[in-house]
Amino acid sequence: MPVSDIADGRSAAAGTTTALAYQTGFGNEFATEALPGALPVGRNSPQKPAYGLYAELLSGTSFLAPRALNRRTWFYRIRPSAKGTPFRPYPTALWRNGPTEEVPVPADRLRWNRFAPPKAGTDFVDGVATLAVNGDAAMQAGMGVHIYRADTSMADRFFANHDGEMLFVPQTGRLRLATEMGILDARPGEIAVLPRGVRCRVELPDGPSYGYIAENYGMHLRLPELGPFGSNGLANARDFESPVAAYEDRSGDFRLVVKVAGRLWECDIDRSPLDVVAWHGNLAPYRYDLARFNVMGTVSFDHPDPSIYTVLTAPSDTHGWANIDFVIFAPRWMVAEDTFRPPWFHRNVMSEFMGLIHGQYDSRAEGFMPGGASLHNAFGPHGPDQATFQKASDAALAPHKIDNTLAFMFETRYALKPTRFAMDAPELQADYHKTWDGLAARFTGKP
Ligand SMILES: O=C(O)Cc1cc(O)ccc1O
Ligand SMILES: [Fe+2]
Repeated sequence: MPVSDIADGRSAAAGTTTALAYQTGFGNEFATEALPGALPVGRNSPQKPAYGLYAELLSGTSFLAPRALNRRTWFYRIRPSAKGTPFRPYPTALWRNGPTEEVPVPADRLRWNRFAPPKAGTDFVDGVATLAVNGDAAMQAGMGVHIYRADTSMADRFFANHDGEMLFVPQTGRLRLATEMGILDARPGEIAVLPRGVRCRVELPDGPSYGYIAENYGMHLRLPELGPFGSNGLANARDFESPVAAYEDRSGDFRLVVKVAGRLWECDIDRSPLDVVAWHGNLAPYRYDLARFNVMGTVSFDHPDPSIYTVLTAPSDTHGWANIDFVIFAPRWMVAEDTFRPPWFHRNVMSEFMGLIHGQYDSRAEGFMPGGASLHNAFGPHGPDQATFQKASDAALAPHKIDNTLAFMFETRYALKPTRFAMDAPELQADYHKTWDGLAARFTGKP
């Protein structure tokens, strides 16, 4: 896609939207060129690449990672990324990184209202606020849980996160990620993933955007195994979309902000780093429409474990214990017989961060609002609130559709440490524990 189309794509507000083009498939070996013949044939690094482009390799895994896991992409770009100037510290504002323990990790279950809007003129970089962290980015384990609140597109600056892959979950407003690999959009109900280290500009074609981010310090997010489900189901590989090459040849006075070991750094850059004319490889940003998730569930009895709702998983070094599971609670039929249908009361060794995109989550009758959040750290007891418990205990068990709702969970094996921002926020609900207050003993002493 040449630069004129990019400009059209950006003028959505003016009503002249050019549909962005995508290539499909999760982790495919993509090949895309914005100018004919820009991609070398049969080799990666010819002596003189076409159009006078520079060849550059971006590794997403170690060189020796097994073939099935190996991720890398070859860029053919106008200027090599190596051309640059020294960095200076940039205020990290509300970004935090693992390991950080600003406040003692509370033993309490935590819940927040939707966070207040940013101050006017906030772009994505300045609009990120970390709610919780675990692990250690430098050790490539753990995650950051953030919200972002932005009302201004990035214009003359670019961003790259060297610490982690970023999973964007927009709740309000469209996000446009103009990246080195091309441009992709994510609306509420869709997600986007930006690989670690990829340079981008975050734009807001529909105005302010608010949402959640899982920053993954560990191994790449991937599709979960399907096990006995067989060869289809959950998130199907063909529904993931990656952008096509789209370059800008812009010289000027720009800034590049990078996140390195938890801190932001800024340097001057004399051109747009989005100058990749062609690329091939399997390391690429992607997006996915959560409405395409093929929800599985019981057709007999009992409430299954929520692992059946896993869209993407980032494993840790221990099989089965994810660094991050991204799980969604999407519209679905409930048909279980002789069953308490909502989630059970539970105490989970894994830590659960939840957010709500829209509607109402079936396990919480009150207080969990779109744009809000909850954190049930390891072993924090939780489950249906009193109103939900009562309703589900008395419900006639006809088939029932849970509809018009989309909640999600970042589930992680490592306890999440809330930040000072999260604990001092006026949005923190002081009386969350009271949602279970009315669950009195019902013991009768008789069967
Ligand atoms: O706590 C929650 O609401 C998330 C959740 C949902 C579910 O269906 C089973 C377990 C679980 O932790
Ligand atoms: Fe839970």
